[in-house]
Amino acid sequence: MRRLLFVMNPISGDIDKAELTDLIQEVCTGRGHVAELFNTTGENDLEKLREHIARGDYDAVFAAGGDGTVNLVAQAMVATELPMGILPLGSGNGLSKDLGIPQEPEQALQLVWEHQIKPLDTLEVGGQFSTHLADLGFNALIVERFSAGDTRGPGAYVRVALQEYMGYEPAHYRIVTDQETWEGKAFMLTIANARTFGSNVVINPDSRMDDGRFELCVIEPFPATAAPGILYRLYTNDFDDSEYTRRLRCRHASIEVPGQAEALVQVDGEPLQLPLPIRIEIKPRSLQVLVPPPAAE
Ligand SMILES: Nc1ncnc2c1ncn2[C@@H]1O[C@H](COP(=O)(O)OP(=O)(O)OP(=O)(O)O)[C@@H](O)[C@H]1O
Repeated sequence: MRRLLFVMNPISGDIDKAELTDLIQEVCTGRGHVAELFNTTGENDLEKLREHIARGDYDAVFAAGGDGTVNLVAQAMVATELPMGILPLGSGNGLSKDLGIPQEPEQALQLVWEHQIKPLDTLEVGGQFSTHLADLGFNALIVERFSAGDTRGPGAYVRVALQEYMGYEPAHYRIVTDQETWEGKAFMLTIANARTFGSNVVINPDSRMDDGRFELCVIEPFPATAAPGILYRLYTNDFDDSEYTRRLRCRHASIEVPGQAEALVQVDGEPLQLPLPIRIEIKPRSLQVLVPPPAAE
């Protein structure tokens, strides 16, 4: 891996980007690599990045940013055979946590010379690219509230979640997969390629990101008295141990909300309005990622 591209989001995280850029250059040059930088602008980044990668003759491309930057870089890489590395700089960094990548950017930089390449499945959710987790319902609403305001951090999430929970009306969903049909009300419905949210909530325990399948994780409406128990299970890897949860494992699926033409969906941390029904397809092993070697995991 000689030529490396680092795709950096200048506005993500609290870290000093000039210092990090210097560190990347110093570390890469010292080890005989050539490091180039691509700064995102927030405008047409996918198109520009695809063209840049096609011209560049790179051996690997690193996403240096939050979940949105990881999604962008992954999307630009799926059609290539190039591996993607991650330097986590966002607030959640969901995919990098799921892959066991160190959360300190300086440590994650070791992936340049110490790594294994792992193939990952990716998803298409209503035509949107997703590597990690997407959902409809309560969490999508909170993510939208967050992106509309300037609140940040776990404390703010809990505050907003409590406010919204009071008047929240769960929608009725109809899910048809290649395996089964499920219909009913759901508090939230997560479309999961991965296991864990950036908040460390384990929504999809014991799942693999390279098995050609994904999971639909349903939390049904529950009385307020059941909330602490559900929350506890979400942090202790016990999603299935509740009478209000169920998971559907499948290769493709379609989600309808009877009587509704569109729905709010969060896809890898970005809130979007998507037309219904939402079709979900998996692209098995379509993305190569750099993860720590087995001994370092
Ligand atoms: N130069 C830029 N100026 C303004 N917005 C940008 C720029 N570059 C990227 N963006 C926007 O930043 C968002 C992605 O941010 P990213 O997820 O990387 O960081 P974050 O939001 O701080 O992290 P997290 O998602 O973990 O909270 C996208 O909406 C993208 O359009």
